[in-house]
Formats: sequence, structure tokens, C-alpha cells
Amino acid sequence: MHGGADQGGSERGGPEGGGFESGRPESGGADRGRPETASADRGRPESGGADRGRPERGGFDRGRGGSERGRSERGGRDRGGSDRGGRERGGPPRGRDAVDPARQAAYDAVAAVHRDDAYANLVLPGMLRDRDVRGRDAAFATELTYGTLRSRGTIDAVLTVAAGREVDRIDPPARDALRLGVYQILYTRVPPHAAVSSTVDLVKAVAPGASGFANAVLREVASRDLDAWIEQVAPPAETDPVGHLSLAYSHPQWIVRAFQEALGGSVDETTRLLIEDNQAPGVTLCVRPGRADAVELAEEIGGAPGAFSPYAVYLPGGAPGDLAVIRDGRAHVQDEGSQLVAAALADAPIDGTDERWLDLCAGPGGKAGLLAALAAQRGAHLTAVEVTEHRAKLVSQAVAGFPATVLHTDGRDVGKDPDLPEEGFDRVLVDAPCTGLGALRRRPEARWRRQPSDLPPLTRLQRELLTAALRAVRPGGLVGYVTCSPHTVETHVSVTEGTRRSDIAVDFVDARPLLPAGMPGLGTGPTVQLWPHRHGTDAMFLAVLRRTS
Ligand SMILES: C[S@@+](CC[C@H](N)C(=O)[O-])C[C@H]1O[C@@H](n2cnc3c(N)ncnc32)[C@H](O)[C@@H]1O
Repeated sequence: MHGGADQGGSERGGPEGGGFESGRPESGGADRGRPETASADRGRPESGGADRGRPERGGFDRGRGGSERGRSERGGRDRGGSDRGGRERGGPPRGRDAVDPARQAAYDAVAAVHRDDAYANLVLPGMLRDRDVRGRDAAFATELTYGTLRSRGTIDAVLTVAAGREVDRIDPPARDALRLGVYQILYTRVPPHAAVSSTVDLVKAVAPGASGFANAVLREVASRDLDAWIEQVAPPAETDPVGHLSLAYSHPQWIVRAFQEALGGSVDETTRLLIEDNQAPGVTLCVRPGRADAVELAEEIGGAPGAFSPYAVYLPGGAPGDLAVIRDGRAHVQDEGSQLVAAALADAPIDGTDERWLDLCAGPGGKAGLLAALAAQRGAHLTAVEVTEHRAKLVSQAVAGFPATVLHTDGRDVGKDPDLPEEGFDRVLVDAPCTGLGALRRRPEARWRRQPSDLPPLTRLQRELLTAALRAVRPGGLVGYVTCSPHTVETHVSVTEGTRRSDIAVDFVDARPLLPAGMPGLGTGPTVQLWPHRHGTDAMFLAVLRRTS
């Protein structure tokens, strides 16, 4: 379960640290017909990306091993040839040293994700560090890893046709190497012959005997461009829009359907969202009020103040962990949407006392860090609850020095735990565990791991936590229900069901005026749904409820 500020994901080609939402890279590159997003005109480092949500292509015009060696391509076996065992015609397997370190690292990371259920954003930085892969090589390895994982749906459909067999009938090492090769051919500026020969080298190292097969398959892939392949493998947009978008923009169909429903059925907006999901997001800091100022910090580090959140600073580049401002607790890494929903709850008008704030799902502490800083300025105290021990420790670090108490307990224990009394709080945040479908751009493999079957247990928990929050807030107090998923079952349905099952009466507060004036695309209220393609933020949902009895 993840969401909110727990969105690691360095795509910066280097080890990262020092934040709750680590590394959000910027990317450059071709941008054919990419719809404008809010981020494009507000000083955030631009993310490039070609049509179809292709990840960046700029900069990586590289051949095999980082330099084109002018190798003439050897013909391999026919596509029908063996992809396992046997000795290659070109001589003995050449081993790992024939593979350049960037591609080897990308392969190892992709293989670890598929073989061991690893997370790319966790496994890759360590590999790059341990192998001393840096600079452009690290950036290349990162692009290959993230791009291949994101684009897996499209890549596998192409591979199935080019190989003449289902991808799960290709041995896993050869399959992952081929995926990396297809990605390079169809999505990057790596010259096709270099992508083919470097991938064949990789296959020789990881799947000896399959290189002839790989050579034939990749040459077939290289015979067409991405648009031509999509025309071939995707169903027609006119008769099957969801199926088409799913193949063209590499998202599972159930996720495309959920996005389209949350966007009121608009195919155009869904397309723009999917494209944005395939971009590497930039890094945003959240300054902690009272300790730093966003405009001053932006000047200090050469970044840009956020377009919407008064606490946001867009990072120009480099690893946020290197920044003194993060090390000394003046700021943390946090998506701007996460900042906005936390600040909206803190700023919502309230009658009566306003001293006891509660964050019922606080780990790893992104929103708690902001709320605790605001509480300090406003004479309030934050209680931050987290059920997972190691996350509770992260919350303690996030709120250190602020008026805050961290409870390592179950948020549903309101009324049972003496530190969580019923009617004991003026403002309560429920940043509920969710599918994280609103932050897919940060975790390249997440879209393939998540399943519709994840929804029932999550929505049950969401409703239980919301009813616990309603018990915890005093009459007249406010509850903010937040998810970093736009799936309507986790947003509107969970709020409606959670409040219906509680015998506590509530009114919806219009959340739109709680967001910065002039913020576009906030809908008809009273809830708010933020979107990557509209606001440049994660797809955060916010409902604000006032307890009336
Ligand atoms: C979406 S994340 C919260 C992100 C956090 N608010 C932030 O901004 O960093 C949800 C958190 O709720 C925690 N959680 C799950 N079930 C819980 C429960 N029953 N009580 C308290 N916390 C819970 C998860 O461990 C996870 O850390």
C-alpha cells in the first residue's frame, strides 16, 4: 500500500536520499504534439517526451557500449530458431564484459523487478553506486530501466508479434534483454543497429544460446517505427477506445477504464493523462513554514517557486539528498499536490478551538512534516499515527523539533487508545492507504503490479479509517479524506460509504476555495481531484467534511 508522500522513485541516474518522495527527475527530449500541462508554463524543469507518452529520447544517441564500434551486424537464426541453449555461431558467449555498464545495470534492475518483485527506484540506485556508474551512463541506465518497465505493455505486444510467440514462452533472461532492446529501438534515439547489436551482446551474456533468436526478433522490431507497430498491435480506437489506449500508452485496461471514468468519460483527457503518466516527473521540495521561504529557497538553489503551493520549490536538477536544506530539516521532497491537500485542511475555516490536529495515516511523514510546521506557527499540536513501526520512525524524524507526538498504533483504535480519544481533535487528516494509481509516473512497475483485486481490502480499510476519523473529530471540527488515487471506488465511493456507515452527521465543505486562487480544472466541487495532466501534480483527491453532531 502506498501513496501520498511515499513515492520514492529516483529517475535521476544516481543514488538519492533525503526526502519522503525521493527523486523526481526532469527529462528532456522530443515533444511531438504533447498536450500542454500546467507544469509546462510554470517554470518547472520541463519534462520532454514524445507522443504516445514516450519517455525522453534526447541525449541518448549512443551506440553499443556508449560508443558505436562500427560492428557489422551478423545475421542470426530465423525467428523460429532456438532461444535457449546451444552455442552461438559467432563463437563462445562473450560474457558480461562485452556489455556496457549502463545496459548491464538496466538489465539487472529490470530482471530484479520481474524476478524478485524488487522496486526499480530502490534497486537501481544501489547498483549504480556499487558499480560506480555515474553521469550520463547513470542517466542512460535509468532511462532504460524506467522506460522499459513503464512501456512493458506495448513492448510485449510488439515482441509477441516479432517473435511469433507469447512473451511468456521466452526465457526470462532473454525476455528482459529483448524488452530493453525493443525500448531502445522504438522509444529512444539510439540508432537501431546499435540497439540491436548491444542487445545481442547482452543476450549472449545473460542467455547464452538465444542471441541468434534475439538478433532476428530485434531486426524485425526495427523494421517499423512505434506508430506503425501500434497500428498493428492495438485494436482500433474507434471500436475499442480503452483497448487502444491501453496498448498505445502502456497501461492495463482496468486502469485506463478507471481513469476514464474519473475524468467523466473523456477520451481526450484520458489520453493526456496516460501521456503524462509516462513522463518522468521533476523533483519538488516542500519548505517547512517557519524554517524556510519558498521564494528565497528557489533563489538559493537555482530552482523555481511552485505554481500553486506556497511551499513548493521545483528543483533544477541534482540529487535532493545533496541539499543542505533537506539535511538540516528546512524542507523535504514532496509532490506539490500532497502539499496542497494538507495545507487545504490546515487552512479550512473552523469555529471554536483549533489546537489539536491529528494525522491518522502519517507514514512516512510528508504531510505530517508540513502540518507540524503549520501547527507550530498556529499554536496547535499534531498527533501523528502510523501503524507500521519503521514508518512511524520516519514520521518522528519528519516532525522533529515541532509540537508533535507520534503514535505507533492502529488509527482505527480511536476511543480505545487513551492518546486517541473520541471527539479529541479539531482537524483530522486521513491520508488513506490506496492503490497509488495517481502516482504511477513515479513507480514504473506499479501499473503492472496493481490488480483490481487490491481494491476491496483497501476500500474496506479506507472506510474504517474514515469512520475512525469521524469519531476522533469534535462536533464542528474538520476531517480531510485524501487518496493519491483517482479511482472513484477509493474516492467518492469510499467517502460516501464511510460516512453512511457512521452514525455521525457530516456536511461536505467545498474544498475548491481551500486551494490557491486561480487554480484551474478543479471541477464542480465539493471534493477536489488534482491531475498530473491538468496541474502537474500527482492525482490527489481531497474531500473535506465538517462533523455536525
Ligand atoms: C498514503 S500513506 C500516508 C502518506 C503520508 N500521509 C505522507 O504524506 O507521507 C498511508 C499510510 O497509512 C498507514 N496505515 C495503513 N493502515 C493503517 C492503520 N490502520 N492505522 C494507521 N496507519 C495505517 C500505512 O502504513 C501508510 O504509511
